[in-house]
Amino acid sequence: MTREKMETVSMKKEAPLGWIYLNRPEKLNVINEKMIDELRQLVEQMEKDNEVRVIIITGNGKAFCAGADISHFKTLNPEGAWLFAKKGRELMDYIENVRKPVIAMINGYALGGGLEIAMACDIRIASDDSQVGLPEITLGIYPGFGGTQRLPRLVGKGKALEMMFTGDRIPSMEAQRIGLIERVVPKEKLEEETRNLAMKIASQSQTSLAEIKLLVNKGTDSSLDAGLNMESLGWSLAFTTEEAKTRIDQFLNKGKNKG
Ligand SMILES: CCCCC/C=C/C(=O)SCCNC(=O)CCNC(=O)[C@H](O)C(C)(C)COP(=O)(O)OP(=O)(O)OC[C@H]1O[C@@H](n2cnc3c(N)ncnc32)[C@H](O)[C@@H]1OP(=O)(O)O
Repeated sequence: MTREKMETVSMKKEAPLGWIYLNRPEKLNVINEKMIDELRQLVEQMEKDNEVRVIIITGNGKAFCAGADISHFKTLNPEGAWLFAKKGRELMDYIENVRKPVIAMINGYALGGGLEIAMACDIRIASDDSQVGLPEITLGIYPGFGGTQRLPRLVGKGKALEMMFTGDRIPSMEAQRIGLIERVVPKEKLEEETRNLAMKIASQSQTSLAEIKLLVNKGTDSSLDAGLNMESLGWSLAFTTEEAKTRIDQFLNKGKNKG
C-alpha cells in the first residue's frame, strides 16, 4: 500500500483501487485553487498507474466537500472568478473523461462545488446521513463548475431547476430516489460497500470499462443514431482484444473442466 499527502488532498494506493481524499477537514474540505491543482495531479497520476483500475474520491472527516471556499470569493474580481471557474470546470471535465471508472464516496455534505465533483464522477455512493445540494443561489451566485449542465442530465430539468432555484439541501435517500445518487448505505458500512463495488468493477475488462464510459458520456450528448454507430464501431474492436478472447474461451471451456 502506498500513501501520499499533499497540502489539500491525500491518496492511498491499495491496488487495484486508488483512493483520493479531499483533505481540509477543519473547513469541510472546501475547494481552493491549490485543491483543484492537487486533485487533478492525483487523478492524472492514478490514470497513468497500471495497477490502479478504479479511482475513488472521498472526503476526510465529516464531509465530502462543502463547496468552493467562500472566504476566497471576497478577493475575486470578475476575471479572477472566470479563471477560478474555468480551472474547476476543466478539472470536472478531466474526471469525467479519465479512462478509468471513478466513484464518488459521499461521506456527509456534498454541496456546491463538492456536489459538482461528485457529479463528474461515474457513480455516487453515499452514507445514509449525507446531504447534497447546490446552494450557490443563497450567496447570490450560481453553480460554476458544471452544475447547471450535469444536474439536469442526471435528474431531469424540473428537479434540477427546483434544487438550484431554492438552494435546498436534500438527504441522500431523496437524492437516490431522483437519480442523483446510485447507492445509499448505512454510514458505518460506507467504506466496505464502496470497496466491494469498486472491486467488482475492477475485476472487469479494463478496455470494456473505458469504452463503456466513453460511449455513455459521448453517446448521451449525441443523436441515438450517432451513438449506436459509435457503439458498433467500438464493439467490433473490443471483440478482437486478447482479454475478450480469453474470457470467452474461459466461459466456453468451463463445462469441460468439470469432473
Ligand atoms: C467562482 C466560481 C465558483 C464555482 C462554483 C462553486 C461554488 C460554491 O461551491 S459556493 C459554496 C457552496 N457551499 C455552501 O454554501 C455551503 C456553506 N457551508 C454551510 O452551509 C455549512 O458550513 C454546512 C451546512 C455545510 C455545515 O454546517 P456546520 O456543520 O454547522 O459546520 P460549520 O458551518 O461550522 O463549518 C465548519 C467550518 O467550515 C467552514 N466552511 C464550511 N463551508 C464553507 C465554504 N463553502 N467556504 C468556506 N468555509 C466553509 C465554516 O466557515 C467553518 O469554519 P470555522 O468557522 O473557521 O470553523
